[in-house]
Amino acid sequence: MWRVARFAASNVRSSSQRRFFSAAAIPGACIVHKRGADILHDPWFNKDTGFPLTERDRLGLRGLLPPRVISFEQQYDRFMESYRSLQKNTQGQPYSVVSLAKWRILNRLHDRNETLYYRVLIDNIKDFAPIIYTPTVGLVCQNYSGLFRRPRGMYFSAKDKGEMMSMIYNWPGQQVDMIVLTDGSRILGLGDLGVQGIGIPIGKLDMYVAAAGINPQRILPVMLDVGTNNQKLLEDPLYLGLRQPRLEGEEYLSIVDEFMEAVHTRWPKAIVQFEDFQMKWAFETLQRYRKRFCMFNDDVQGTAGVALAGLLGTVRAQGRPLSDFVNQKIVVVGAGSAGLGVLTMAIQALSRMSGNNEMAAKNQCYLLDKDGLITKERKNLDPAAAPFAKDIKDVEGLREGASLLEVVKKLKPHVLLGLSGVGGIFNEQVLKAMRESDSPKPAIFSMSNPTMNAECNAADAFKHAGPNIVFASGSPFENVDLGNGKVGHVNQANNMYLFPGIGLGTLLSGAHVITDGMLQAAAECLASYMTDEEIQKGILYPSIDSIRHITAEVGAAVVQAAVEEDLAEGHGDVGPRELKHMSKEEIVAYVMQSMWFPVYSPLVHEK
Ligand SMILES: NC(=O)C1=CN([C@@H]2O[C@H](COP(=O)(O)OP(=O)(O)OC[C@H]3O[C@@H](n4cnc5c(N)ncnc54)[C@H](O)[C@@H]3O)[C@@H](O)[C@H]2O)C=CC1
Ligand SMILES: CC(=O)C(=O)O
Ligand SMILES: [Mg+2]
Repeated sequence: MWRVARFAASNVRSSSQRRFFSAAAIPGACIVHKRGADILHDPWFNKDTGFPLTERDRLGLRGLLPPRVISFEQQYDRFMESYRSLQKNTQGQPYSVVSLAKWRILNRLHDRNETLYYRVLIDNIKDFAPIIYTPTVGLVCQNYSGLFRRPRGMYFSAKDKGEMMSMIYNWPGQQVDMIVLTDGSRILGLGDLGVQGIGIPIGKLDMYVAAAGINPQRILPVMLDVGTNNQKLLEDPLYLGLRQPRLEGEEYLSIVDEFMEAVHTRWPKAIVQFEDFQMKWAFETLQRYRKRFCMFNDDVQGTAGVALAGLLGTVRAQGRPLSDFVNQKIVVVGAGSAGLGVLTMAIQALSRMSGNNEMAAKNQCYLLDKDGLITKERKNLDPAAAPFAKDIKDVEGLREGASLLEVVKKLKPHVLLGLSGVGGIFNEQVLKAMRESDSPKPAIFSMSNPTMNAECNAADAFKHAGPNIVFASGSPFENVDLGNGKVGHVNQANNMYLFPGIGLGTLLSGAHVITDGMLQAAAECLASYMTDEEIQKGILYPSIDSIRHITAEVGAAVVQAAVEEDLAEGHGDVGPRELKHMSKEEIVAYVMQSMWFPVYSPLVHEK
C-alpha cells in the first residue's frame, strides 16, 4: 500500500535542502546563503528574538540581538497582545481607520517575520481574512501609493517591453509554484486602480499560504502595469504607477505575452492565476493561454465553481433532490467576467442534469446588466453575453432592458445572484419582491466586493425578503439575529473556497493545463462538502476556520480529475504512477501532508 509517512518531511522543498540533510544531519534544516544582519532583514529567515544561541553563533548574529531568547509561542502571544490592544484603542473610530490600522500591524509583521506572520494568520484566519483579503484589501489598494513602504512581489510595466526575460531572473526565489497576476483594471468592484491593484495578488497569495499551505518562498504576486484610465490616479502626484492611459489591443497583448513567456522560461511548472482583469481581457487572455500555459482566471472560473456549489446547496436547502436544479429560475445581475463565468458553469451543470439539453438549461437563466434584462433585441449586444440573451417571446410580459424590479416581480425567481459591483441595487423593493419567489427558501447571493459594493447587506436581506431566505455575500457579514432565538445564517460566497485548492491540486498533479474537468471536480467537491443538517440551517459553505481542510479536499478532487484525464505528471517525489494508485483518501492525505506549515526551521549557512 502507498504510504503517506514518506512525505512527513514535505515542508522541506528544495533538493538542495534534502541534500543537506545527509551532509549535516540537522533534521528539517534550511539552508541560508546570508549571514548576520542580512538574515535579520530577510523576513523569510528572520526569527527576531527567537534565534537560539547556537544559531546566533553559527550565523554571525551574536551581539546583534538582545541576549534573551524568546520562544515562538511567546512571540506569538506578544503579537496577539499588541493586536488586541490596538483593537481596544481604536474602538469607536471609523471603519477605515480601524481596518487600516489592523492591516498595518499585520503588514509590518509580514515585512519582518513571515513565519510568525503566517502562523498568526492561519490560527486566526476568521479574524484576519477580512483584513488581508476582502473587504480591507480593497481599501488598501485604494490607498496603496500613500501606504507604500516596501515593495512586495514584482512589477512589470509597459516600459519593460523587451526586458522581461531578464527581469524575471531578478526575483530572488529559486523556485516559484504559484503566481497571481493582475493588470489592476477591475479591482474588486472598485474599478481601475492601476498599479495600486498589487494588493489583490498579495492578498490572494496570503490566502494560498493560509488555506493551501503553499510555501511562501514559492509565491509571486505580480503587477502588469500597462497604464491606467483612472483620471484621479493619473493626476495624483504620489501615484506609483505609469502615468499614461492603458495600452489597448495588440500593444496590450504583447506585454502579457512577453510576461507569460518569461515566467514559463524560468519556472515552466508555475501556475499563473489571472485576477481582476477587466472583462474583455479576462476572456481574451483565458482563451489565448489556457491551452499553452498552466493558468486559470479566478474571477471567471473560480467564482463560477463557488456560485454553482451555492446554487446546488440552495436546492438541497429546499429539501429537494439535486435533480430539481433544472427547475430553478436563476436571475444573474451583472454580465461581466464573473456573472458570465457563473452562468456558463451553471448552464453546463443544468444541461448535464437535463440530458444535455442546453436549450432547456438556458431557459432557466436570466441575465441583467447595467441596461437591464438582456434580450436578443439589445442593440450592440456584447458577444460574450449573446449566448445568454433571451428571445423576447420567451420572456412574456417583460421587455428588452426590463428593470431588476420588473424582472423579479414577473419571474418570481428561486435565485437572485448579484455580480454587478454596484452596492445596494438589491434595494428594499427588490428584496420585498423576492418574498413572492416560487421557492420556499429563496436564495439571495450578493456576491460583489468589497462590502460597500455588495448588492445588499445581510440584515436588509433578511428584513425585507423574509426569514426563510438563504443568504450569501462575497465579503463577510455577521449572522443576523432574527429574534426568538433564530439566526439568519450568512454565507461567504467567495472564490477563496476554490482557488487555493485549484492551485494546490494542479501543482501536485503536475498537470500542464487546467481543464474544465478539473474545475468541475473542484466545484462538485465544494458542493458536496456540507451535511444535509447544515444545509437545512442555510449553511452552504464551510466556516473559514476549516479552510485548510476544505482546500485539501478540493485539491485532492483536482488531482484526481487530472489523473482521470491522463494529465497528471506528478510533483517532486510523487510521480504519475504513484498518483494513479492512490485511493481518494490517500490523495487527500498526500495533499494535506504537502501543505507548508509555519515553524522555525534550524538555519544553516552555506556560501
Ligand atoms: N464573491 C466572489 O467570489 C467574487 C466577486 N466578484 C465581484 O463581482 C463584481 C463584478 O466583477 P466582474 O464581473 O469581473 O466585473 P465586470 O466589470 O466585468 O462586470 C460588471 C457587470 O455588472 C453590470 N452592471 C453594472 N451596473 C449594473 C446595474 N446597476 N445593474 C445591473 N448590472 C450592472 C455591468 O454592465 C457588467 O455587466 C465585482 O464587485 C467583484 O468584486 C468577482 C469575482 C468573484
Ligand atoms: C473575490 C474576487 O476575486 C473579486 O471580488 O474579484
Ligand atoms: Mg477577483
